[in-house]
Amino acid sequence: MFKAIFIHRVQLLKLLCQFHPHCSPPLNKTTTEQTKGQPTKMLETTLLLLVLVLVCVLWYSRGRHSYWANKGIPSAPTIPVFGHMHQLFVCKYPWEAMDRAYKKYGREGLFGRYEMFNPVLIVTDPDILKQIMVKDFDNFTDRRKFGDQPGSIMTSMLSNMDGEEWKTLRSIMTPTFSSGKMKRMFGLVCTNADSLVASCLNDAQNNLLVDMKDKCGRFTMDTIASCAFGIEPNSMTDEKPVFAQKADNFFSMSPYKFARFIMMFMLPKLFNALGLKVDTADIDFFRDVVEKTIRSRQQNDRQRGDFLDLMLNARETNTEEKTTNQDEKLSTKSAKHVLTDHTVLAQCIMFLIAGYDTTASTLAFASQLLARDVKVQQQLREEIQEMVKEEGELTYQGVMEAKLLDACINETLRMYPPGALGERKCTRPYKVPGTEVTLMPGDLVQFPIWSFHRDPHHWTDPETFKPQRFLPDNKANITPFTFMPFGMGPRNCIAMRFALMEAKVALAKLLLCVELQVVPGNEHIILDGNTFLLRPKDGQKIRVTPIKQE
Ligand code: HEM
Repeated sequence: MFKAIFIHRVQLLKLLCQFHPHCSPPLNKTTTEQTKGQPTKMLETTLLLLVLVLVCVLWYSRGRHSYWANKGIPSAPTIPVFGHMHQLFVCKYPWEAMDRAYKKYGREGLFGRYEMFNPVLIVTDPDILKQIMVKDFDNFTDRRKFGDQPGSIMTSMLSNMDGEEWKTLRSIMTPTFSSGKMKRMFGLVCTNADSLVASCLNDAQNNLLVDMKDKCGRFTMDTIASCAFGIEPNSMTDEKPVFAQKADNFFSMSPYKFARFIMMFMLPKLFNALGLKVDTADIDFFRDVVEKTIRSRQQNDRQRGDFLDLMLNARETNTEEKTTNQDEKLSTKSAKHVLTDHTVLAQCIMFLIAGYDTTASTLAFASQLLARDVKVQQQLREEIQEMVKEEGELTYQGVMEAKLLDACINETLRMYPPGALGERKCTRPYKVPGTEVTLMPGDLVQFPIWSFHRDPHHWTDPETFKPQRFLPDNKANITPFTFMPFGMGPRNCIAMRFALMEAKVALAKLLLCVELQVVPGNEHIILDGNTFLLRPKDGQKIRVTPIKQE
């Protein structure tokens, strides 16, 4: 093969020389005759070149795709270059190929996959997962960047940050959802949930089916906007709720957007080389909104104690630290992690977007599951009615302590976890416990949330909605690290408590006022296959009927 490469290189050199002004011989009769045979020669050389490139790529691909076999880790057969990535285009859902591999190799504890040439380790042993996500977290603080364009909003979001920078920002943002702050937000969440119920009742009066994904999307947008920024988008009453629509656009994927997304995620260098931008027009919309809100907050000088205040105050502290330190003897940590206007902006936009889809889908799935299970729906209603009877109204404590309500939301998240797959990036050499595998910095580790949640080895009858598995008496039967809709460890979902409170309040308020019913022909939950997030395809239509108040 090397001989072939060498011969080919000589021919290529000759070909190039013919086009180079200093190498080309003067054009005379003899050379004109000589060039007559050149097109065939050129074609031959081009073909040779192509064959050569192909051979090299196949050779390289074969080497890369033996990475796991060389370490004794099983892996499904690959196809050259693509590894397992072609499956994304042939499977109905992006997580389906992973799930098939999980069913085949899941019991091994670890298996390998290839994203083109990139090896990825899939962890299916809950004990190893615990080790990676919690005990040895310092070796896995990062995840892959979702778009890597310095200066862009997407790249500056907390979810995309690495190492120390992530740690500092996360600790600044964490108090947003402290118990005290959550209690203060409870009233706002209730007000927005009342609007959700009123809107559903209005549809019921007009004999309309209710698209729960659309309704709950409006609710979650209004809730996060009012709780975190004091903005009131009024999505529930607006015919064209622009905030919710922009956020929905961000998550809805045409085949083109899906392909673009995959390139941004898996081939960021190519994505950047093609001049594509990670920040879409929807991001620009939110940028304008947040910039205006920050300006107005600064002009009015009024504190609400919300997420925006938290970010602005943290920035002030950092700026002061920076300017008062004349001799530049700032600790590298604080100097490196100064919150800029741009970073603040990026976190605000992230909250508006992240706060929208996941909770809205959860509520839409829960409504459909409860509409199908009339018995559980009635039991849940009775639990909430009892609570209201005792306390006089829906209270923060009551909602957070309601056992069946908690179980129903958890079971919904088990069956339909909005994030189907989790990921960490290795940051220091790491020997996987109990194996001979050593991961190197940059290696990716994934945990298949969807597959864990549907594994009959961990859950009896996993395809059936059985909230009782999450009731206190049964919780001990759940194997740790097999249920993780919000991820796990120090880098789990920062807003988990808020999202749960929001979903519980909305569901409780709905069940107090309406009965959820399945629409004939719409019994099944159809998932959108064009996105990595689990969301109902074309909304989730149900019928609601007002409950006669005693
Ligand atoms: C039912 C609702 C939600 C679900 C199921 C969910 C799920 C997740 C998951 C699986 C992760 C990755 C965790 C990991 O890698 O271990 C995550 C991260 C994150 N979520 Fe959520 N989420 C929800 C709601 C929200 C809301 C309402 C917000 C914001 C208001 C939010 C903001 C974030 C952020 C900022 C991160 C990145 C955290 C970091 O990298 O430090 N999420 N979420």
